Amino acid sequence: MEVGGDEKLEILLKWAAEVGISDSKTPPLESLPSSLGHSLFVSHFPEAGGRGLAALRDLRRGELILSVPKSALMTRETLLKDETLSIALNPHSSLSPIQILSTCLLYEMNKGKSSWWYPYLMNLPPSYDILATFGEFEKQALQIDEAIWAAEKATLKAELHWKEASVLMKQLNLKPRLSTFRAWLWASATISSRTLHIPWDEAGCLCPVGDLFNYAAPGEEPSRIEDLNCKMHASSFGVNPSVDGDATDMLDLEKLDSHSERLTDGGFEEDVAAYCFYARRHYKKGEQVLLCYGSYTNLELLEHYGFILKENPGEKVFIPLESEMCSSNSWPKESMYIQQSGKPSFTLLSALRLWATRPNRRRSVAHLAYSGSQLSAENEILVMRWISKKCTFVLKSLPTSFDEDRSLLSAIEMLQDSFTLSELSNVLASSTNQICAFLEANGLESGGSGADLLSSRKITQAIGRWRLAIQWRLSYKETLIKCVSYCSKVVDSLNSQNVTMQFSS
Ligand SMILES: C[S@@+](CC[C@H](N)C(=O)[O-])C[C@H]1O[C@@H](n2cnc3c(N)ncnc32)[C@H](O)[C@@H]1O
Repeated sequence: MEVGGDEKLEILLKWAAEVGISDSKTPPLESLPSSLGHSLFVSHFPEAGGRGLAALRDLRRGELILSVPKSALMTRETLLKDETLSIALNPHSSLSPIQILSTCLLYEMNKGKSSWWYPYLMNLPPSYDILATFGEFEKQALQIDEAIWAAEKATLKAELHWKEASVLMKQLNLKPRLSTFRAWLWASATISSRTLHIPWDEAGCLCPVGDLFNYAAPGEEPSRIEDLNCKMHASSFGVNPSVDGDATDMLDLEKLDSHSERLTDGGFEEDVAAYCFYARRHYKKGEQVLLCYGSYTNLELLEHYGFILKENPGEKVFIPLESEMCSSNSWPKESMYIQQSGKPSFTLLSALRLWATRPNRRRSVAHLAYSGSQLSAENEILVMRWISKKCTFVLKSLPTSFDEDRSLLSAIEMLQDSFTLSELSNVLASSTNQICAFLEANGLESGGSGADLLSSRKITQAIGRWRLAIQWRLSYKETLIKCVSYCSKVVDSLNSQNVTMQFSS
């Protein structure tokens, strides 16, 4: 008989206690069914990551809230204690550490109930929404070339890795359903979205219970130093460190060197041989306890974790730049972007200010541009107008507008929330072309059976991914719209200062 979700979780928590996973240095005080006893309990946060960990009591910043002994971590080293696996792997030295860990994970799944990690494995999500899992329709729904390309690359890479590992998987005699590309995508998504950094293996480790923490972007804590620390350690999920080239951050990182305070929210500690998690801020009883996995743009979050944040301090929107804009300065191209607030990054402004200066004058004003100063009102207006024009051009070149996307998103949300056939029929009756295109792409005409539509897990997943693609492009477009408005405010303000100066002189 199939074990229910709550029951599975109870089995996991019981097993966790047995193998020494603990949220306390003292014996458990309470015994809620989904409680770990002292600091945390498993709960559901529909708006912030789904299943996650909540504070069982008020937690103080810096407090140890969870420790997972090395012996409970799933690493290549622990998995390769299986002799059959270890021998089979010998002739496959060309496989990467992540390919090996993915194969080991599938091999462990293949053991079913006889796996030592079975209570953990049975609680892993059955599917993921990372970019590599997007079908053609969802990829195209991203609309922006950079994102479509990232999705295509992610799928191609996963496919290549799967093909390369398939000889080994065959040798291991995996069940047919665990040797498929779908199973490979599942394993690589598990690793991409749930592994923690460990110093001795670049593939990272899977950390039972510790991988139930959902994500908070850096910058949500009281201390700026914490943000940077979070970025530097990319401590947690995500052996995918995001390199940020912004000048302000570079300066801050230098300042950080003088701070000795240990501020990470998670890391492997050699002296206690355990992965330890600390509260990164104060939490009230019942609040979700979050972990910073590093700083990511929404596209990177989608690629590695399968979600995006409405408010993401790490968001970067790139617009096409002319080659001279990049060659007239020494900033890395990745640092020239628009922030989610609509403000151009420090380096984008600096680069464009130099570019908008006559070539023979650039040398003499370079020091001002590099320090982030405006060069002149005319120069600033030129820069703002150029950025605004570019953003408007990008927005107009996309197949749908921001408003259209917003309505479509509402329709999709209704589609997802349609529990009865008549509700669903209403949504389908008012379908936009895009909903029809979605139904067609998934082999379902709008006249088909609504019940079938919603009961199919495949379609539910496709709707979820399509919604993510639309949320991503909406967020992208919103940033460009905010940027146009930011630029026009700066231009208006400079023009009015100019007028005032003319009157007063
Ligand atoms: C390490 S797991 C966290 C636990 C996970 N929610 C679970 O049920 O197992 C990371 C995954 O949680 C989800 N997640 C984490 N933080 C999130 C957030 N702030 N918003 C939406 N989804 C989030 C994403 O699906 C991500 O890939």
